[in-house]
Amino acid sequence: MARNVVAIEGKGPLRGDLTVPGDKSISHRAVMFGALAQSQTRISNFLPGQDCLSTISCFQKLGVPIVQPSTTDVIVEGQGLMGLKEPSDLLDVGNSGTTMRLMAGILSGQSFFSVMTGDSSIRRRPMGRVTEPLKAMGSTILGREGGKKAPLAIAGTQKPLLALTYQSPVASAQVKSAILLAGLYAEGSTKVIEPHRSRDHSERMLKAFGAKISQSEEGLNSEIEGFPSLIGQEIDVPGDISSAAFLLVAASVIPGSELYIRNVGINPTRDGVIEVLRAMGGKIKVENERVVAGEPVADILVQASTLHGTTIEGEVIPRLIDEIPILAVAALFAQGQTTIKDAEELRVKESDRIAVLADQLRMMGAKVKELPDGMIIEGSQTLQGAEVESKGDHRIAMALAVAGLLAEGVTEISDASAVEVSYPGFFSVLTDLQQ
Ligand SMILES: O=C(O)C1=C[C@@H](OP(=O)(O)O)[C@@H](O)[C@H](O)C1
Ligand SMILES: C=C(OP(=O)(O)O)C(=O)O
Repeated sequence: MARNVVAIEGKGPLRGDLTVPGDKSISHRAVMFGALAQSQTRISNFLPGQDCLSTISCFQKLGVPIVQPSTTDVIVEGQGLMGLKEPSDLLDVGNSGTTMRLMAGILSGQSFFSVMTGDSSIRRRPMGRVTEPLKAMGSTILGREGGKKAPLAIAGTQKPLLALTYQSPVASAQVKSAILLAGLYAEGSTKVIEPHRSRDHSERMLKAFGAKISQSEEGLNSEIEGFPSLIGQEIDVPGDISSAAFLLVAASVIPGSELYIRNVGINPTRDGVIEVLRAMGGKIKVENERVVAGEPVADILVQASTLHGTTIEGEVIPRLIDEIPILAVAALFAQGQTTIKDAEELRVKESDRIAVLADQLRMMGAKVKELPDGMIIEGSQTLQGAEVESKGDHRIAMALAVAGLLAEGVTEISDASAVEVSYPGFFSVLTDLQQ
């Protein structure tokens, strides 16, 4: 990724009526499940971020015709569950953990050999959490550190996989989805049990495609039957609440701001950021709730308000895991202290988000104490513009940009193009909203 630098300076309130790009998790899944279906899938409001483009390119290498009539419209010609072809080269997932982990499940059920790799961040991230249960289902996977790190080589098998009941030690939709997708290629039913509820987009979408899949009422158990016929769908992807979160926080903390963000996904397994901002005193109205392609969607009005510190811990963590960097920034401008706990997963994302955030925010003068599983943040802080680094992590780049809007002077963020992973054009959006 280019070492480009973006300069941020606060110029007053954010005002506007806008939409955010399509949901990243849903965009990935629409391409993957579309590829495995027996007919065509048409996707609108697809996220043209680098991660989802990596998913498209991997499935093209697996012989799936995929075209993009526009950046946000995608047509996938499904090849059926057994219709993927052996790729003649490496499958490069770029920076995308979701692509690598979900594809590990799909590739485990194929009859051919494949190798996945990605950028330096993805090659540091833990893959044993998917390769171990997939091996228990009969997959042969080799990788660095005994199969725990990418590149991952998957041998393929002529036999159905073995159905598995797996008690996952982490609440992770990527782990859950990898196993459920391998379960498509197993005889009988495959079940995943989680310690806390993780996002359920795979379950909702696989059901719409015709898979036999069920979830227990509290959302902790998901179960799928092997070898269904999947039927192509039309999927209108909702706006990404994880992208909206940066604007929800910026508008909450910059005095005089008011934003109306339309068409945002508010799936209850993803809406922790709204819950926490409201608990901190945020003024957030959720309007026009509706269901689009099996996902709850709404329009959101956010107005500036005085926030106060809070504790973020326990079951809400997986429901706002990607929003913690920006919630940490909200905490800097809230009255009193904020504690974030139970979030050790942040250490194995695109960067070690706890260490990187604490270091970079301190460069701006913030008082942040690192904990093994979170951080303690002092509120009511005056930040100074500084030279900070995203470390190639899109969510860190965007969180630092919002902090920069409230700092005195100019904040220069290096490796700023990382935002293209999940929110193409993010910096122009911020500039436009300040006019
Ligand atoms: O399934 C998904 O689409 C995702 C699940 C989460 O990761 P984990 O499953 O590792 O918690 C999240 O952090 C990631 O951005 C997307
Ligand atoms: C963790 C993230 O994504 P992934 O795991 O797909 O790389 C993220 O988008 O914040």
